[in-house]
Amino acid sequence: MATSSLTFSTSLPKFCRPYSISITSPPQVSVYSKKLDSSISSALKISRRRTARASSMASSGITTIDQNNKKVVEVLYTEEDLAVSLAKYTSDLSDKFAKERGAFTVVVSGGSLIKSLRKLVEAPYVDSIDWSKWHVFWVDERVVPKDHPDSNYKLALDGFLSKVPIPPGNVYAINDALSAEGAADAYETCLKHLVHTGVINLSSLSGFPKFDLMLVGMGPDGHVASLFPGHPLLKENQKWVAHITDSPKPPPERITFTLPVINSSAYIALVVCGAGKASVVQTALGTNQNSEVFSCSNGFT
Ligand SMILES: O=C(O)[C@H](O)[C@@H](O)[C@H](O)[C@H](O)COP(=O)(O)O
Repeated sequence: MATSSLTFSTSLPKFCRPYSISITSPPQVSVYSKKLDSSISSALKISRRRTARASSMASSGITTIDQNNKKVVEVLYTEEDLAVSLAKYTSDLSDKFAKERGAFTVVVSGGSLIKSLRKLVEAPYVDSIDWSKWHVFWVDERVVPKDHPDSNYKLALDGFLSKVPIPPGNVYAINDALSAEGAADAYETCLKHLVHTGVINLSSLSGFPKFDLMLVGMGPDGHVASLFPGHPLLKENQKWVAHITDSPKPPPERITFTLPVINSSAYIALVVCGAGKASVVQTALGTNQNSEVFSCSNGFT
């Protein structure tokens, strides 16, 4: 049976109907966008300025762009196509930021995203990307030792980071010797230091850090990072990094970027694959206005 992949890169509600039609089982969804904002009532809105390169991400599938050329939803038919598209998208942005500012700050999640990044460690990307410019962060992390099977750091290290020459000092794992609260505070302190030194930009609009690219997955319940549907943490608007000790998805103790930080990013790719996420994508795209149950719906603008 054919699979489909969705790539969203901008405001989505207007596109939801055609995409919901396109998503047959087992759908594979990937979303590329530029920002996630926090307007609680809106359906999943990925506001990302569309670049010329974004339009060419899909090797096969459907691409829809809004009239302002800012929002892109891409539907890809296989996970392989998604991985190819994601590699090109990421590589293009790497080139852009490396040239423009001499650094490329990339945030990753855990989950299936890491597998979908596999094309980056293959030709031509592995040899063409200037890995020395990369600085890697986690949008969320489980509070476990870094060599624990649940560690998002270990997942990324094994599947991606160990295969590319990113300077070890540019990989920002959490301090796994601390409590969840302590690790969140320490990570925020680290981010503030990197803003001070110019590695991470600061958004003049929001006052929150402005990462160059955020690569995030979405759970079948619509969560992004460790921001879960209905959880009070969705409303956090002061902290850059928060902790959670009652995560519905195990393990319960995690740290997570807050929505304002996610939404302040320059570019965001929301990468969603699998039949089990078809309905949440449909809701996030706006067909179901009762979207408050989804954290992605609460946060993406
Ligand atoms: O720490 C985590 O649990 C992950 O960062 C989590 O936010 C993940 O990205 C989503 O649950 C999607 O995961 P899948 O793509 O594996 O469904």
